[in-house]
Amino acid sequence: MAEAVTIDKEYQTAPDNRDLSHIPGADGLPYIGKGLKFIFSLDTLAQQHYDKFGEVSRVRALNQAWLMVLGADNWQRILLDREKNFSTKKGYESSLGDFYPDGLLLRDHDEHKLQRRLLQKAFKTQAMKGYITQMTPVLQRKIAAVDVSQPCLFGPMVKDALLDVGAKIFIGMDVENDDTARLNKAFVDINHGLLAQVKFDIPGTSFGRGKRGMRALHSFFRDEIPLRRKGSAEDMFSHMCREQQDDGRYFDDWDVIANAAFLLFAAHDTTTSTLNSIMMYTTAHPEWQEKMRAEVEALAKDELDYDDLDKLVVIDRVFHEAIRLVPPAPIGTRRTIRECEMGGYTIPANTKVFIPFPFNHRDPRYWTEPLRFDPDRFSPERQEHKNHPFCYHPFGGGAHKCIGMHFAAMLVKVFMFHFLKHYRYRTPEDYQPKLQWAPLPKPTKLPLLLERI
Ligand code: HEM
Repeated sequence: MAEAVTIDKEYQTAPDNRDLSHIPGADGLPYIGKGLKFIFSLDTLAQQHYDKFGEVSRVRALNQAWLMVLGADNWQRILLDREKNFSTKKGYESSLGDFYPDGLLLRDHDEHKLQRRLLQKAFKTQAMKGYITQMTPVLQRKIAAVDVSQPCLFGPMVKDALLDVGAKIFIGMDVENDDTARLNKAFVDINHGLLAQVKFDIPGTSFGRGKRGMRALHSFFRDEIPLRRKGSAEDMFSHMCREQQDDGRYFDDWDVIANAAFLLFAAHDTTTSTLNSIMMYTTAHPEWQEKMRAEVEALAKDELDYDDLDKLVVIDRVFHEAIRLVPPAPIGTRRTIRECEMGGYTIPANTKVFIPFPFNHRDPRYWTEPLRFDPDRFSPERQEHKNHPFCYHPFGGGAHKCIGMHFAAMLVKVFMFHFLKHYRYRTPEDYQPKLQWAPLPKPTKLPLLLERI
């Protein structure tokens, strides 16, 4: 049996280690370091570090020293973390802590295990069957309403559609309702606030607007908790309100609030990014658009049932190939709890570690022609994603593995099913997609010319 590892919580208040001078690497420009490369060329930054320094190197961004770790073996060690050397909470606190305090990624070890239970019922098959029924009319309405007389900017369109899906499925709100619009705005303000470099909670700044949005969202959740506990609504938030601990007590209100807010965040931009990437690749490779449409037509149905999802094997392969090339959460972060070894180097305690997902997803040791869009690499005959347990990890792995991965696949399939039924799509002749990696990856603009079917 594995020996239990005792963890002294002092690591939670210790400052970051800023000295990685014994590890080879590149510091970049004063203050911003390699920050711009994180945003615009994360994939090449990782490759350059690998070519020059190997799998473990030092990098600076926004005055912070990071250990960049590449390679499926190293990732396996960090994500599974059998020795409890890494804190996820301290990895994400500086980026998410101001707006998503106590979200699930900001909890470690036993505390994390308990909090994850709060969410589990919301992702059981029974609940998922309810969500597909609820999301279908929302998506059908949004997709049918697209104006085809001019190029449709896909990014804003899909973001708006998924905000409405979120309001319905996550919070149980009616879509055409003033409160929904108010909550959607609060949520958008929070996510703008997350990106602010000047962090003063004062009116008129994006940080201040974000904080106001956060307070509004929290107070909405707080007021609703007693009502949801008495009711039997089937949205995710209501499931979480009714979840109980082993002794039959409900979880604390704050735990429900913190987890509900974080769930909205974790779900929204990632699925928006995924659909953007699918569109980017299937406009560049129209044969895959036709293969997906043929599959949709072969089902000969107007709406998808939960049991139909497994029949959409082509859309499934396109989904995985799009998020292999452009992982929607492209960077994972951790902080070391104690001194440990990585890639032959001694890594001091409290060192921030970052893992650029695109590197393993494009590593030629595991993938044939890794830069090529080739969904069939996920076919049962090829299964390239199984060449190493951690060469493909868009949803992470270990204790913090994405709890919403099946929901994400379902949402993408339902969206694509209805979009393909309604429209044939392409980009203007002169359109050249340009990928931006941060805050979450997406092609800039992505105008679609739509032809109604
Ligand atoms: C394609 C879409 C998505 C991708 C690529 C994605 C990716 C990820 C990744 C990589 C992590 C782990 C991060 C780490 O360990 O550092 C994660 C965690 C998480 N995701 Fe997702 N996600 C997606 C969609 C969703 C959706 C739709 C939901 C909710 C409905 C969701 C909820 C969560 C939550 C709550 C966590 C934290 C889990 C924990 O700490 O135990 N995600 N996701």
